[in-house]
Amino acid sequence: MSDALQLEGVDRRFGDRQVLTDITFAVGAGRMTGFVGANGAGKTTTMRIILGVLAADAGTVTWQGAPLTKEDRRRVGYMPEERGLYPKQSVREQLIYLGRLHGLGAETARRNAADLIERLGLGERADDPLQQLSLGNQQRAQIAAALVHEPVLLVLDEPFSGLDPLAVDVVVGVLRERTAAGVPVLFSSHQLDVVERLCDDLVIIAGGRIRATGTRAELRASYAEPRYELRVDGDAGWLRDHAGVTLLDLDGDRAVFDLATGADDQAVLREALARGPVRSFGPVVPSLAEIFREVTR
Ligand SMILES: Nc1ncnc2c1ncn2[C@@H]1O[C@H](COP(=O)(O)OP(=O)(O)OP(=O)(O)O)[C@@H](O)[C@H]1O
Repeated sequence: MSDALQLEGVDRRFGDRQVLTDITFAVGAGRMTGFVGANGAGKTTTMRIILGVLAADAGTVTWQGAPLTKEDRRRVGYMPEERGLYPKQSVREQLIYLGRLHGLGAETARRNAADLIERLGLGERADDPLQQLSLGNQQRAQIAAALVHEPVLLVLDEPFSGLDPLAVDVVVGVLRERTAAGVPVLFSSHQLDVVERLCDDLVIIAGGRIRATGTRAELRASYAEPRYELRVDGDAGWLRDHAGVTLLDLDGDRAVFDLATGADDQAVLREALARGPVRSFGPVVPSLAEIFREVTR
């Protein structure tokens, strides 16, 4: 993976409060990277430092191996936590204006604005003042604003908050077009189910420190114990007495359990079959929510 954006040893304090400590992670070209953490973990502060809105006390932010310059930052698509569009102006006018501000020609700005309006399903409302749009549509407009100038890097603070599942899919479709073209996307979220579905890579932050980074599969492999799920006809309570089994969850005919190292999962299956029909048996993949709980504990 070629790392397009790299943070190395970034620290930041507010007064005597250390808010970020040794923040180090990378966002690869064409990777959708979810930046996950609880409220106050330090996501917004980190993103502001990437954008240069806020200075780091220590550490570096590099883009393609060189310190991120003011000129590079003009080519970043940023969706700030404090959404930045004018309530009284129409979506289309603002998108064209922002495109022009970032150096696009008039025709390109108009075309990009029209494309995004269409792709994000804002067609019918594009010429209404932003404040007359529903909150979900305002959010789509904010996303369009981050994309209109053909950014080479996207940094999005909670882009999916307030969107219904259908709108999430629409926005993801648009972002996926950008990652397919090699654009790295860093987005923050505390909606773990959304992150789990969408991102290629994950960066987990808690208390201003990075707790884990990697692909979804890597995190699953390194942070969660292997466990099994068994579904049978009848009661699975007998598992309690099976050698090497630690029962984690039993709900009548469904059980989730850990197996001691060296214990034979097929022996469990054989015993289950000897007792009656087995409906399903296999390792269960831990959810991101479980991993998140584990690494931020
Ligand atoms: N300008 C500031 N002055 C003082 N403290 C601040 C400032 N900005 C952020 N903080 C503190 O830094 C910590 C990290 O905040 P930050 O907004 O980066 O977290 P976050 O992960 O984005 O949280 P959320 O999901 O709630 O937006 C918090 O404790 C916050 O109160």
